[in-house]
Amino acid sequence: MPRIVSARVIVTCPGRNFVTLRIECDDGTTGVGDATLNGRELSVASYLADHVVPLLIGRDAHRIEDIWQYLYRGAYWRRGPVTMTAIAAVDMALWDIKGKVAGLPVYQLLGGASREGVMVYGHANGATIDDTIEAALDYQRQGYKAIRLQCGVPGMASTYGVSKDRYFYEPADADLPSENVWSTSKYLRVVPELFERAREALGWDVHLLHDIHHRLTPIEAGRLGKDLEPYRPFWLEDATPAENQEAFRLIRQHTTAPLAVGEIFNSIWDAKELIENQLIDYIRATVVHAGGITHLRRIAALADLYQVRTGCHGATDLSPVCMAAALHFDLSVPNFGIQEYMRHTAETDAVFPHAYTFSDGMMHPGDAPGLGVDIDEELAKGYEYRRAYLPVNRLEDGTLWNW
Ligand SMILES: O=C(O)C(=O)C[C@H](O)[C@H](O)CO
Ligand SMILES: [Mg+2]
Repeated sequence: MPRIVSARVIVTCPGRNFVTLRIECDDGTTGVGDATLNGRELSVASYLADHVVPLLIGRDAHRIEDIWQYLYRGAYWRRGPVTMTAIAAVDMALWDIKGKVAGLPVYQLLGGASREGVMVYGHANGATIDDTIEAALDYQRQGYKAIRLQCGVPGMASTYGVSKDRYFYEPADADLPSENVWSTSKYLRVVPELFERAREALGWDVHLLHDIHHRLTPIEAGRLGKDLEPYRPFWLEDATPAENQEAFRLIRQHTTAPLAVGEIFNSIWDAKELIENQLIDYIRATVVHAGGITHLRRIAALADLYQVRTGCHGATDLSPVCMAAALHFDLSVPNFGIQEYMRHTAETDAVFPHAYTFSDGMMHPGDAPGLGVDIDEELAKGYEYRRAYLPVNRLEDGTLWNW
């Protein structure tokens, strides 16, 4: 059995910050885990280096569940994004090791492939509806079967999801948080037009998604859902903040638009009521922020009982290590729905060589033993950490709002 002899945290910034854990065993096997928490990266790096690494040394790397429980229950202070991201990094690295020792890709250890490939959605965004449609047509030409649409709101300088670059969306863009302005009434006017125009241009054979990014009240979300129903959205994401899970009942009462939520969830408890009451259709919790493959499987198993499907978060702040882990999970989990895929830059891809592939709108984790991803530590050293915050959002009168 492989014993853990060392573990180290690698912080690097190949275009954006990433925190990675590498665990090494006495038989020479190593495993990697993503520990990136956008805008709060160093807190997880410290949690791991100062509080978790000493607990790992000497342990049997095969005992993934026991180590998970040890770190979760043993901390006493349960849950929370920092703790759960740190545990996720350990969990991913241990699955990577188990796969390498077995000589199998991780999805085989999770029960094998439940499908031929993983349907992903790409991000079409633009300052105007025309620009967004043009970007969406481009994704369609590349074979994407599902496309998220976000466009600028007339009269507002910046809008969530609309980047300067068509392909690389990077919200954590400043040394101190940028300030965005938000108007719900202006936004609610533009989105139905975007979807109407998108259906005219793209047809009906492509799934269309939209991210509200926690900005509406439940009744406003209900209204938007109704307005979008004729265009058959695949989902509306993060319609309203989900701390109050009951809020989703109000949205449900008013629209049949499918609802997705959970990219900021870090445990099954964040999603329990939403799932058990069938208030959502897709759960967006992902490997890195929700306690790793071990805990995400538990969330998915609960969701499966209630016909809620998975739709893992996959923005660029989730490193290729998380992307690989997500794809192994997606390929194997029975109630898979869709996977978000925001391409990383060439710099990032070079630091994290990986086996996963994209073809015709579908991804596959590859068949390399373990997760099939690594970090080139020499290359990583060349990219020093740069503090980068996510923006904040204010209403037009200056009131702080949800970003
Ligand atoms: O990808 C999405 O759906 C997002 O909402 C992206 C988030 O804003 C981003 O990952 C925050 O770090
Ligand atoms: Mg989102």
